[in-house]
Amino acid sequence: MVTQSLTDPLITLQGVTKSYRQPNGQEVIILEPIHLMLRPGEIVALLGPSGSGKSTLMRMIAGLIPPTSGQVLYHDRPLVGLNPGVAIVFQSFALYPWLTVLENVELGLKAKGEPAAPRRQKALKMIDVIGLDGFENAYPKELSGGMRQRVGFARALAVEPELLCMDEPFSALDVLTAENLRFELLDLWLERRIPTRSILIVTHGIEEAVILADRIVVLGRNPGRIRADLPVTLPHYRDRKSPAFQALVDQVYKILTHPDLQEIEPPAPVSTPHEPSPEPTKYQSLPSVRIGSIAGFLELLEDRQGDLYRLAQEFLMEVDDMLPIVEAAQFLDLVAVREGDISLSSVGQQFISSGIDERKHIVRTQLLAHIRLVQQIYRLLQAKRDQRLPEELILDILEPHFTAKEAQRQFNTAIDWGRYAELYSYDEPSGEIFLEAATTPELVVTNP
Ligand SMILES: Nc1ncnc2c1ncn2[C@@H]1O[C@H](COP(=O)(O)OP(=O)(O)OP(=O)(O)O)[C@@H](O)[C@H]1O
Repeated sequence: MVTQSLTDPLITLQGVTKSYRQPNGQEVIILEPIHLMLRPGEIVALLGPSGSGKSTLMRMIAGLIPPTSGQVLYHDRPLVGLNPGVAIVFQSFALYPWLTVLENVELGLKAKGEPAAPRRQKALKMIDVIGLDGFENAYPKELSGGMRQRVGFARALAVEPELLCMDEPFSALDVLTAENLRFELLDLWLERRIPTRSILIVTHGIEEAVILADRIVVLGRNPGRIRADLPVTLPHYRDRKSPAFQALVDQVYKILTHPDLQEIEPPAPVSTPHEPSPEPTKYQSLPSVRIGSIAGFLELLEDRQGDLYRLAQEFLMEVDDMLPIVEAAQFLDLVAVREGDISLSSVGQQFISSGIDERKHIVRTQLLAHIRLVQQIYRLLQAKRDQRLPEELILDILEPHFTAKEAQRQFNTAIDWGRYAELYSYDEPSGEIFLEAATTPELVVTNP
């Protein structure tokens, strides 16, 4: 029998990459080479903006999808197929509506070939541990969201996974239910009442990560990569109001709101040859945010400035809702973010004190100065005799750099922003972009 020391890694990612081939044959890189170790005894939070590859990374660890290159090791052995040591809790609960709670919890054990009697016994024990006692014969539709997710937890834990993977497990629940369940899970983990040696949680919530995790791994996007690997040494249970807690939340905020910031404490590479990094993409990844919401956000900032984290709390906004707006405003140089503090730039000040025409003019100038895709569309339109472009041309230009879905999103954003600024228009039925006759601003290109 192989004896495992406590510090031997459960999972090792050695230069793991993921790319997908587009229908047009082009390859889009989702994750750059990732080096990461998960050890027994730790809760690791994977945090990052939408599309940074958090779920993809988790699915590769679980063996649900293979890496494009590099290796996933489980107890130092290359993983082939499904990872036998992993169970997953999904955001959407993923329960079978026609099965009872007990039958749903038994499912994972059944898939592992566990005979009926011990299967039932293990499922009932986990139902008890997870607080579902008395609901064994209920059907999912008879349960609240929180109770349904308990079934998700019980089903994953019943197979006694070495690594419990959770993909945004609390985000479909209301705030109070999520908080209760989070702390109950933490209780179970700290009291060692659940048979799992390590937990990996994918989340958008900075506070959730700081409350639960022993390590926070921050991913960046386009392509996905590890930007920071931060240890959390605060003792449990953590006080959200303590200066140390707030300082860590601020630090993570700072990393997330500065996509260009250099990697912080990059993880130690694992000793295997790995592929050279792919060329950096030349397009910014534009957040799907309308100019109207940037304008509304800037107006909110007029009388306030300061800590992003506290502003989000004041506006009752989720991180994932606020960060794209901040990012878009940063791209347009309308705000400045330093050390987690946000303030209006001089252009932002001018924007909020202007009327609609002047605002359009400001956005036009900022787009042409800073946004590569808008510059390109505008330049191509000017170069055409009929000043019209088919959308396919822009999508084809984008698709080597983004997935087809993301390319479409980037296109939609660039159209939306350009339309607001009256730089160009878009005719949906024909799929044509065309120059607004009246506008011929100077194209001032600075490096984005
Ligand atoms: N099967 C697939 N084919 C093509 N592209 C894919 C596929 N699966 C994921 N992607 C793309 O990979 C990128 C990363 O997706 P992933 O779901 O891992 O990100 P994420 O960080 O978990 O995002 P979110 O926070 O929004 O869930 C996205 O751009 C997504 O569109």
